[in-house]
Formats: sequence, C-alpha cells, structure tokens
Amino acid sequence: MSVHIDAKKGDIAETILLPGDPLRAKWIAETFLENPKCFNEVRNMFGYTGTFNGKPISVMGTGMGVPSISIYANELITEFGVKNLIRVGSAGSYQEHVKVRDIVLAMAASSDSGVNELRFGGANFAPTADFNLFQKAVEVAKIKNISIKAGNIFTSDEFYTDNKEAYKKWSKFGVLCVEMETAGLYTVAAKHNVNALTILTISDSLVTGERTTSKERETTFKDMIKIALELA
Ligand SMILES: O=P(O)(O)O[C@H]1O[C@H](CO)[C@@H](O)[C@H]1O
Ligand SMILES: O=c1cc[nH]c(=O)[nH]1
Repeated sequence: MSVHIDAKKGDIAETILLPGDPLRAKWIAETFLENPKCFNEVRNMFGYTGTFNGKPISVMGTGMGVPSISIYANELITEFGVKNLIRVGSAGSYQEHVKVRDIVLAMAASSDSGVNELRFGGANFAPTADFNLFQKAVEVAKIKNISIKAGNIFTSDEFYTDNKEAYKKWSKFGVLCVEMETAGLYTVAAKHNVNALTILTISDSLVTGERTTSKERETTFKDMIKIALELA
C-alpha cells in the first residue's frame, strides 16, 4: 500500500482511467467493467480493477486540481507500475464552436498552476499528450462514429475566478476549454516516462453560460469512456 492507495502490488492494471470525481469512477466500474473489484477506499477516493473485452483495466478518482492528481499519479506509477494514465474529465468551454457535451482530446495543457513554475524555476515546460494514446483515441473515435475536437486546453488552479472575462485571453489563442488537472498529469507522466492522455466532455460553457448538473457530470458522459476503455 502507498500513503493514499490501499492496494497490493498487482491489484492495479497497467492502464487506468482517471476521473476527478470518485463517484464517476464507481459509476464507470459498475457500468462498463466485468468483475470490478474495489482496491481503494482511502479518503473515499474509490478505485476499481476489472476487465473490458477480456483486458485488465482500472479506474480511480483523482480529486480536483493539480496537487491532488499529482499525488495519485505519482503513487500509481512509482508504487503500482501503472503505464497508461487516461484522464476522463469534465471541462468548461472557452469557444463558441465547442458545445456542451462535445468531446475534447487535450493535445497540450497551458496552465496558471504554480506547480510547474516551482518545478522548473520559472521556465516554461509544455505538458503534452502521449502521441500513441492520442493517435489511438482518434482512431477509436472514428470507428465508433464519435465526433471529437482536439487542441490546447487550459489547466487552472481556480474554478471560481474573480475576473469573468479573463478566459477570453486564452480563447483568442485557440485554447478550447478549461479544467483543473491535465498539466499536472502530463508533467508527472513525462517525469516517469509513462503515457498520459486527457479526454474531456464539455460540462458547461463560459461563452453561453449553459451548464449540466452534477448528476449528469457523474453518470452521463459515456462517449469519452467508450473511447478511453479501448486504449488498454
Ligand atoms: O470532472 P472532473 O474530472 O473532476 O474535472 C473537472 O471538474 C472539477 C471541477 O468541477 C475539476 O476537477 C475539473 O478539472
Ligand atoms: O474546471 C472546470 C470544469 C468545468 N467547468 C469549468 O468551468 N471549470
């Protein structure tokens, strides 16, 4: 067991799906996996391993924000040998053409998070998706006839911002949407030479003000899960 994950070596598959919400992890396990077994309840950050089409796969919540996902990603990689970390998250749209319930593959993550500034002493590191996972996700989406968008996203330390117009600075540079973990995940994966990809479903729009409920965010974003499950 590690500090935050109460599992034994071998309990966690090499490929793991990582929603921020532990209840979305439970829903994914119960809805999509065969024989899901719970391997973690520490801090109610539920984690499960089962199979999908006969292949072992795990799913676990990460909590919200770069510090939280960085803790779990570190332990999953260094203590449990996880090789493919696939975030399945919700995000707020920064663009008119990115609509609620659209799916976005995060090619790269710009960020205001202080973590990488600390790590790289003020220089800029560009956290990027693993190319093979990205390419495979594009292929799977095509086969399943699921429409996707892909590009730069924004990882923020803030959910509630003081300046409601600040997002426009990023949308002008083509950034598609905002969430709170990917820059951290891609950086930790790069440090340990493993693979990471973020797949997002747009849960709300900063452009139109439209938004989904917390229950919808927990249990209805199925298409991104269908893509992620094929990446094992
Ligand atoms: O739905 P999840 O995966 O938690 O992702 C998004 O939702 C949370 C904010 O509501 C943040 O964690 C953000 O990144
Ligand atoms: O981090 C997030 C997630 C969804 N919507 C937002 O505005 N921010």
